[in-house]
Amino acid sequence: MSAESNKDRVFIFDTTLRDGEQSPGATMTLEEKLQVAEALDEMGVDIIEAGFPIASNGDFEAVVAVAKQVKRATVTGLARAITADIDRAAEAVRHAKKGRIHTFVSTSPIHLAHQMKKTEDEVIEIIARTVAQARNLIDDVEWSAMDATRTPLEFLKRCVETAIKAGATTINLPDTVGYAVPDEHEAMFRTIITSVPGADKAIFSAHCHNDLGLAVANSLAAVRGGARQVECTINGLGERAGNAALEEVVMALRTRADILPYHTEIETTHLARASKIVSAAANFPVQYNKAIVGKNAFAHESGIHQDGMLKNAETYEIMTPASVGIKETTLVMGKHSGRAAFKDKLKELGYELGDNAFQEAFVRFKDLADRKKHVYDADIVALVDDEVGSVGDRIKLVDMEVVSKTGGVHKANMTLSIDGEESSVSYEGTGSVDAIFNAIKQAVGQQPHLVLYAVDGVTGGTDAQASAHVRLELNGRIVSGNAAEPDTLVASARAYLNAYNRLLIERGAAAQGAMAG
Ligand SMILES: CC(=O)SCCNC(=O)CCNC(=O)[C@H](O)C(C)(C)COP(=O)(O)OP(=O)(O)OC[C@H]1O[C@@H](n2cnc3c(N)ncnc32)[C@H](O)[C@@H]1OP(=O)(O)O
Ligand SMILES: CC(C)C(=O)C(=O)O
Ligand SMILES: [Mg+2]
Repeated sequence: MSAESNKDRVFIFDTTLRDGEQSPGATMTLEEKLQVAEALDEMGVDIIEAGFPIASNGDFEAVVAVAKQVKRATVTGLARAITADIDRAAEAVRHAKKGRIHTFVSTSPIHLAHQMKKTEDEVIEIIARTVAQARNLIDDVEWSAMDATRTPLEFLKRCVETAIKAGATTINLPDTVGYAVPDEHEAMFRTIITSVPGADKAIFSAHCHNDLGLAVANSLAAVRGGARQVECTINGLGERAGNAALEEVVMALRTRADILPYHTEIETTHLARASKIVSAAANFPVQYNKAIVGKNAFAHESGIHQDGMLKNAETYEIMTPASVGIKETTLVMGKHSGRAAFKDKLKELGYELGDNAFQEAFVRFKDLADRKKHVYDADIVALVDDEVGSVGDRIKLVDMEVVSKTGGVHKANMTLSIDGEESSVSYEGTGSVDAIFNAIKQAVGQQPHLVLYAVDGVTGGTDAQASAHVRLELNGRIVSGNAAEPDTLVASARAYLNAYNRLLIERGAAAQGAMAG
């Protein structure tokens, strides 16, 4: 790597196992932490913050185990500005090939007055003492100014200068409460980096929280202001509204290299897998529309977008799904889909329809999508099979109404089109389906024997299409009919008519005579 490109290298510090685990409910077992650490290490994360060793024996053991397992990354443990914390962190990270102590203290007036109950001078003394202690234990020491973004700049400069003099190799300026906005954040980094004596000896780091939804934007602004380490978590997990999402920071730097000319060493094709591992380990679902790794990040439902995608994926995607480890773009079939996507879906499902059949199938698909939340491939298969199977039908369902009362009457009022002429009929039965079948028989004037009647759900859920199957026998001839519809009774009527139509085709001229009668 050239000196020039090294200057523009952004180190990725992942704190999923520490700040991420501070998400309420996101606690991970040792096994799960090791799995996450392995994924992070394989992905090329530069520093893994594995925990807060003084917090509990479990946390200490986890940092030790991660330190022993990790092959490439630096492993760090968090420590307050307290001697015992720093000793405990050192004890844990010394098991790593490359270990770091990360120590922090509050610097903002509100924290000093209410949490730490310390004066500025006392904090300066604490920084000098604790950073020196850490540096005596290990060469790689990160110091963080908790609540840096609400700290007056002049005091922050004093703190940073003190930490660097005491031996800190990385200076982190966290936006602990997610208060910063990008321009101001960039300016804060630029001012500190250009004005603090000795700043060139340290790497500056951003650690942004998402309370205003600005964590990623602020992290990128910090990089523009001179930061060369970004602290982030997979899926944006973290305290309260979370930390900057690693996958978003990395992909923003990669995708907008034109205006953000910096690079990371992250193997981006691992991002989707890491997201799944963390989501499962922390038992924390990823929102569907989450950038980069959400279920919908590469899914398109609207016809205009789908049409564009089929012509050239760059029309609606700024990165390829493969670049983040997602197999492929999905064109979701729904009420906003158009003919281009429907045709493509039919091709994928192995159908080639003529123009008329295609138009009719498309109209039925739109109608189904209007009524059904999810249109699955199985729905489309059922719909097209039904459409293809009913081409040329002489008897068609125009309208039906079924009245059904517990312990009372079951009546079907039906309008059918028979050879293009509409005919209405009402008939009762022992149940709704019986009433429907009786009404059809009455309208058509034939009395086939019902050999089989069955209904299945095409997919799961109460809004699933019903797939109805009917087998009829007349004068020794047996025919079958199928139909799929969201309404079970309509599906049953159409399956019966489908079989009836086949009976008529097979019976040829004889049937025509019977119908006329
Ligand atoms: C912004 C961040 O994410 S900071 C990291 C937050 N993460 C965590 O707190 C998770 C792990 N924490 C824990 O397990 C516990 O809080 C422990 C073990 C660290 C401390 O537990 P306790 O000794 O019971 O203290 P408790 O949590 O009640 O209060 C925190 C104490 O640390 C002090 N403190 C907080 N930050 C620092 C610091 N950077 N340096 C020195 N002292 C600090 C507080 O002032 C308070 O001290 P006090 O008890 O004298 O008032
Ligand atoms: C401990 C520090 C780095 C932190 O998590 C924060 O300030 O948000
Ligand atoms: Mg934090």
